[in-house]
Amino acid sequence: MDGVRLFGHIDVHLPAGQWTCVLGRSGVGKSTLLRLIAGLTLAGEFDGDITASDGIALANRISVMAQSDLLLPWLSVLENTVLGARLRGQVPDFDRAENMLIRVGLADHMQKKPNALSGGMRQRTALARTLMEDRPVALLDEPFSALDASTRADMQELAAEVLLGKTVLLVTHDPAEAVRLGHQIMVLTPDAAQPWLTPDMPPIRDQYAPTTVACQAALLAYLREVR
Ligand SMILES: Nc1ncnc2c1ncn2[C@@H]1O[C@H](COP(=O)(O)OP(=O)(O)OP(=O)(O)O)[C@@H](O)[C@H]1O
Repeated sequence: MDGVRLFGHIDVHLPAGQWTCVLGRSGVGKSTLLRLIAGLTLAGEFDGDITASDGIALANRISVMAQSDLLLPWLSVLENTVLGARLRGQVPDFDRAENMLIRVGLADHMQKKPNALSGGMRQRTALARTLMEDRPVALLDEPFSALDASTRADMQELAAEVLLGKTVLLVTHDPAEAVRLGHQIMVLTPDAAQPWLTPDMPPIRDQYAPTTVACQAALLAYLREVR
């Protein structure tokens, strides 16, 4: 990237139908990794392969929620939520979109334009738009970062429910979120994508269970250590 090597040889496997949570210090390349998998344009060069275990191309099988919400300012919340279908020339499913907006707590804001929303409301609109896409692979870049703690917990549960059985890559800065949601956790460093052992119980994990708390604490300590 700009003549600087971002990371060396890394090997990342996303198990089908499971959530993989990726953490790592700011600027290490988490969003870049997500963009690579999504097939989005990069500022730099990439030398490697991105393949699916079924051998079928990933294009058109991925939904992406970027760090910036990418809401179109001239469309309402509802219209933004059905944007994917519109762009594909399909008839939007407004009933499902309205139901999704109710689920993300925006029942009273569907006709508003994005500039009339708070940051957290914009992020929930983008989440609703992503969850509308019924794709086998979902790539989520800090999708809950602007939310208060209780809304965040609700949205994590909604995403886990709607994306059940999908292959999910979640980029997050929050060890508690990773331990709550991840079947697999990876810590990205310039040299490796380091697997981090998750508690035995499956996600969504009880945040207050002693094994979950211990895993979060150890992960946070490790994140503070690695460079
Ligand atoms: N468009 C760009 N042009 C040049 N360099 C870029 C560009 N986008 C990202 N970079 C650089 O690539 C590196 C990795 O960026 P990336 O956004 O992938 O990191 P990140 O781990 O997701 O960070 P954060 O946790 O802060 O979101 C950074 O050093 C950044 O400066």
